[in-house]
Amino acid sequence: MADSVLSLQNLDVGFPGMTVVHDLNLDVADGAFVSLLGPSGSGKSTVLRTIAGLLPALGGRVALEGRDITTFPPERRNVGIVFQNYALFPTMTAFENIAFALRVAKKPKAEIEKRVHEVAAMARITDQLDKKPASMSGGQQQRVAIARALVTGSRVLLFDEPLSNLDAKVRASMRQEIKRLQTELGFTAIFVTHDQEDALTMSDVIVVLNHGKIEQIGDGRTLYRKPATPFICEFIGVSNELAPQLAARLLGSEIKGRSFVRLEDVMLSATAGIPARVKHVEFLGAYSRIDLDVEGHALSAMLIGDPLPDPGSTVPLAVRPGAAHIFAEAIP
Ligand SMILES: Nc1ncnc2c1ncn2[C@@H]1O[C@H](COP(=O)(O)OP(=O)(O)OP(=O)(O)O)[C@@H](O)[C@H]1O
Repeated sequence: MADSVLSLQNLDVGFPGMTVVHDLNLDVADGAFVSLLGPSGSGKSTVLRTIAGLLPALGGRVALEGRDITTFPPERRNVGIVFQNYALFPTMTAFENIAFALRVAKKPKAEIEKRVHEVAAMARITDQLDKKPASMSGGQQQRVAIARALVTGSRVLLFDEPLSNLDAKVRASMRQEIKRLQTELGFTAIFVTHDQEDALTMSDVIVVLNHGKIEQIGDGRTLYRKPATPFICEFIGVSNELAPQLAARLLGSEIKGRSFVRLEDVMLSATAGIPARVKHVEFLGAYSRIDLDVEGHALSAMLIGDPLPDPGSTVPLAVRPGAAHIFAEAIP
């Protein structure tokens, strides 16, 4: 593991009289892609804005490359920010957008020219420098926003939900583009999102926040396969929560606590399955969602390919062995 470039130590973030996230500890390796993932209001943006210095920390420390920057103003922190919808200045050309922070810092003209051309070449937008944002594609605008964030020499880039207003297809290609630039240019990324696909597709590490607390930190596969809490199990992927009687029937023994089964782990042609009535079949192209009634309990399954069961028919249902996620906490 590379050395930690950014370190949050016992960090409390929030607003006067209101702590949003308490006692956050996180070490980010140099060159890592880290997502802060969580539902609306979980505190992701507040953490990001505190790292950027746009909000003062309420307690604890922020360290960048070993240096305590907790009380530094934003312009002295050497972190770049890519905002929601990129927030490019519409009346300025790409060149002027990228040069903005250097101009504010009153750098000499020749240095600004040189530096803007360097980062534009890295982001492969040299041919776009004279254009204004409105005449660039979304992908080109994103590259300008990343070049603007890198121009002052920042090696850590903070992304504040940059993809939030894009449709699914464009979003997928923008993700690939961000990931490609991050890998090629080697910067460290802290990416705020409420979208699990953003986090799963791009991140080395995902930090899941809920109600101001870290629920779990891990790579996408670990979060998906070994969720630490019921919240993670329901937030990442799609799961059925099994009622206690159904859990006992399907899992073969009485379960103390809460149990979940992912839709793809519900099998509908098991040799020794429990009869389940097919209520509804939803064809979604690559897969189909089947809603079932099992001894009075609702359960859903996901099937890839054909044949699909007919609504009203009865199918033998079982849970893939070992696939249930069981949490020994009280049922709410
Ligand atoms: N300026 C503010 N003053 C007081 N409270 C705020 C302020 N901005 C946000 N909050 C509160 O802080 C909490 C966390 O908000 P935050 O924006 O960090 O959440 P988030 O996880 O980024 O959500 P979203 O995805 O909706 O932006 C919320 O309860 C919110 O109401």
